[in-house]
Amino acid sequence: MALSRFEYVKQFEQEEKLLPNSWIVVRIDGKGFHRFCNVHAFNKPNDLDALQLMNLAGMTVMQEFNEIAIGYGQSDEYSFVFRREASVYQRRRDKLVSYVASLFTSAYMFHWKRIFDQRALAMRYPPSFDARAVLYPTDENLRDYLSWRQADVHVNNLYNTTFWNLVASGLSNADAEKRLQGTLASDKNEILFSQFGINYNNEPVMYRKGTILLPKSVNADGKKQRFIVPLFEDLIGDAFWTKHPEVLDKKAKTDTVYELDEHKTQPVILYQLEVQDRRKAGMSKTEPKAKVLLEPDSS
Ligand SMILES: Nc1nc2c(ncn2[C@@H]2O[C@H](COP(=O)(O)OP(=O)(O)OP(=O)(O)O)[C@@H](O)[C@H]2O)c(=O)[nH]1
Ligand SMILES: [Mg+2]
Ligand SMILES: [Mg+2]
Repeated sequence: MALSRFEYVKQFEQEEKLLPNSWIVVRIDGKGFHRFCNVHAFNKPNDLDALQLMNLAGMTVMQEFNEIAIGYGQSDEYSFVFRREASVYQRRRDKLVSYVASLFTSAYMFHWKRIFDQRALAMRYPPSFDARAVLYPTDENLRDYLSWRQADVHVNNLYNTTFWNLVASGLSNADAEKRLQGTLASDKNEILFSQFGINYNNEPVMYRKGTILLPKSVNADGKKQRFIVPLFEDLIGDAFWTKHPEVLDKKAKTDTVYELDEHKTQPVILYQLEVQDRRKAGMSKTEPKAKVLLEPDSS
């Protein structure tokens, strides 16, 4: 049968291209994660393993696209910032957004077991993530976007930390909520300090600031290699942008070489897991670490 009779339907497909020369932020967010976290009994308000799993999934996305300048994750969301000049899929919106969401989701499933094995925590139902692409025309817009997300985690985490401490001290959820109604940040800091002896600034930095992912040079196995490195820093102030100029300007020089064991547990966790897996499988330590390297080494 002639194909041409049906081929006209192809014209119904609309292809939206993302505006050239603007930053593309693809943000994924867990669907109904309030419920998902409850069903899986994640620790409240922060579950270290669950957040690590988000970070691993984020790293997997970063490894797949070399045009991502920076990744930023907190709670059940991750933002991936594609460079202004990124030509990924000729900037086709549907293709990019759906691929990032599906890769993130499958990576979340893929890494689940290795993270939650020691807790014997089985996945009870499949998680899903939505995704959107937002364009930011100026560097300032982009910085403000990332600042907005980091301010968001600060506000939520301060509230949640105070709320769950009140509940742990015997208040009902409703009473804790009432107690916090209309309070300012300073009031919450004060409650934490005077009632629970907690200095909020000493709470784990990943909970307070979220996780930044950047491609960096790392000393590993006696040579410099490219890794996706998790950083826990303030990105609202100028210091971050001076310290990591390559985020906004691809050509900017950065000679900082990170050490593999600089941050014992967080970073490059995937690398360590890969090494463990290879040992278990009786493979040599020099097997290519393709999962972790931006440019898989050829050894
Ligand atoms: N216990 C626990 N819950 C978490 C953690 N991180 C995120 N969450 C939950 O995930 C929710 C994320 O918020 P939202 O994305 O606004 O809400 P959602 O339920 O995912 O709903 P939609 O995104 O609209 O589908 C939080 O409100 C928490 O309930 C965690 O580390 N521990
Ligand atoms: Mg969500
Ligand atoms: Mg969310």
